[in-house]
Amino acid sequence: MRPRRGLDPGSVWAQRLRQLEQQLRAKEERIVVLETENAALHLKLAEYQGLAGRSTNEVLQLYAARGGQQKLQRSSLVTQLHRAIKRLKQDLKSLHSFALELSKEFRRQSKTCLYQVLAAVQGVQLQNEAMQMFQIKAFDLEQSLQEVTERYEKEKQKRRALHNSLVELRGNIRVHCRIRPLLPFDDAAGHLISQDRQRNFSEKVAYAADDETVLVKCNRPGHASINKTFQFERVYNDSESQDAVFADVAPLLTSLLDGYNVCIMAYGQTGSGKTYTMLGPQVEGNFAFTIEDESELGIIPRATQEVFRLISEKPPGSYWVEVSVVEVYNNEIFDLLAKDSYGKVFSIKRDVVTTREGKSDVPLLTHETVENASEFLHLVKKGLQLRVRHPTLVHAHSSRSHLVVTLTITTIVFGDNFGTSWEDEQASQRLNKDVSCTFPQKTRDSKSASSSGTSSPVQVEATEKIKQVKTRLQLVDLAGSECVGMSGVTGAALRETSFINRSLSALADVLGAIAEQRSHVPYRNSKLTHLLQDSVGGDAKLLVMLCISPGQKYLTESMQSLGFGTRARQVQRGQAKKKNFPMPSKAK
Ligand SMILES: Nc1ncnc2c1ncn2[C@@H]1O[C@H](COP(=O)(O)OP(=O)(O)OP(=O)(O)O)[C@@H](O)[C@H]1O
Repeated sequence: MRPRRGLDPGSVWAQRLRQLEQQLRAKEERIVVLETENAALHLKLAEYQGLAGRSTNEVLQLYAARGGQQKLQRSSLVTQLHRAIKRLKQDLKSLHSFALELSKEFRRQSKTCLYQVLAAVQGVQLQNEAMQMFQIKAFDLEQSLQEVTERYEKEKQKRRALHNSLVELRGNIRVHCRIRPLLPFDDAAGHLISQDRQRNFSEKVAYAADDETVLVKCNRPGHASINKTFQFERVYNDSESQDAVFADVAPLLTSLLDGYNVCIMAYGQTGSGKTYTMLGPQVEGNFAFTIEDESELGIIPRATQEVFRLISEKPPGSYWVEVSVVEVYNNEIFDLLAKDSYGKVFSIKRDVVTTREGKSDVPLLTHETVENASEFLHLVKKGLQLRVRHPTLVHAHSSRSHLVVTLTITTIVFGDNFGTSWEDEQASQRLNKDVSCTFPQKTRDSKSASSSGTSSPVQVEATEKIKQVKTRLQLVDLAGSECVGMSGVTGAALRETSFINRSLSALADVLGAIAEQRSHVPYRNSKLTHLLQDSVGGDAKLLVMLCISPGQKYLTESMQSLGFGTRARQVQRGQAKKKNFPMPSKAK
């Protein structure tokens, strides 16, 4: 350091020295303080070190104490574990022995099962062998059954043919029986029937046991149930179609063209299916007769079609067909094809008379000539619109009259070998009187046989012997017999019912008299029997189509109808008489 100008250098240096001395003293004091602090810190350090030493010992002691405790705990755990293990071992042991037992049992049972399975397998094998043997036997049996069935069918056909021949020879009335299905209205009961009887009403009690046997379960309240059987030429079950019914009727139509009179008559209680069988189903009380629904057509439309088919196979012009439609209502005969002066069809009363030859005849009855089945159906439909029908509790469209549709077939026969029946004679006389050598052209509204003509003119030599032979197909839909209580009719309908029942019992009386070969047959007791006299008692082939309602409700009426059919079968009228025809085909 250099002294500044004007100042004494010695004092500067002295000052400087003092300053330094002061600084030195301060430093020394500071050192002393620091040394003191240092000593104090040392002391504290020593103190803390002592403390740390003690703490370490304590920690060590604590560690040592904890280790002991843990040891203790571990040893008690070990003991517990030991115990548990011991128990487990015991359990294991018992499980093991149980498992051993089980496996032993299992093996024992498996063995038993195995034996059983083996036995079953052997059994099955034996059964299979037996089954195979049975199958072979069954096959053999089936074959023999088929052979027997075929033989049976052949024998049955032979028997039927023989039976038919016998029926022909004895002039028996053939009886076919049709059991209709149960229908919804069978559930409804007449109002006079007690409630507890209504329950079983719809139960079916009449069955076709086979195609010749009717089985009726007669379980009347308070009586033991009895099964009764009735045999007929043919029995139709409730599923048999109109086709099946007609198939058995068709051969009679061949007979018709071969020269036999034929009558097919439906008999049964109200609602049993007579009109359905004879005409077909009614739609709201009208007959459809539509050819589109041919499967439902009844015997009358089918028979007409068949007659015209058979005629179409004959020489043209040699046959012509007339139709008459009458109803017997309240014991009066009504002509349903009569026309008023305007040509409108209306019902007119006619009478039935017995001719000198003992035949029945309805004078002035309208006979319309028809050329085909459609014309015939058109006329019948018109006539049916006039037929009396009323609803009853049993049947909504019940016919209250007997309907008789007659087809008269006139055949022109040339030759010497003529028969001498009354109809033939009359026809012949008419022909010889009216036309000596030419048959007149058919007129549309020709009435009665006297004004009928051939469908085409036939020229014949005046010298040649000509004869008309008439055969008649009568198709009868009888009114239904009925129990007044069940049909619930009153007033005029009750009167109708009593006429219906009386005429049907007159029919039964007539059959009874013929069956017993009584000298007097009471044909004239009713207009119905008088009208049908020639068919029922004469030489016609007569088929009664018995119609049966299958329900319990109609049991009494069904039994009555079956009784009627059985009695009818017993009637022997002598062989049906055939009109003289030049070239007969085989009669059925
Ligand atoms: N075989 C059948 N299959 C189906 N329905 C049938 C059969 N027979 C009858 N019916 C039905 O039963 C009802 C009564 O039949 P239908 O009119 O022919 O009785 P009915 O004996 O002529 O009675 P009624 O004497 O009172 O005139 C009709 O509705 C008819 O369609």
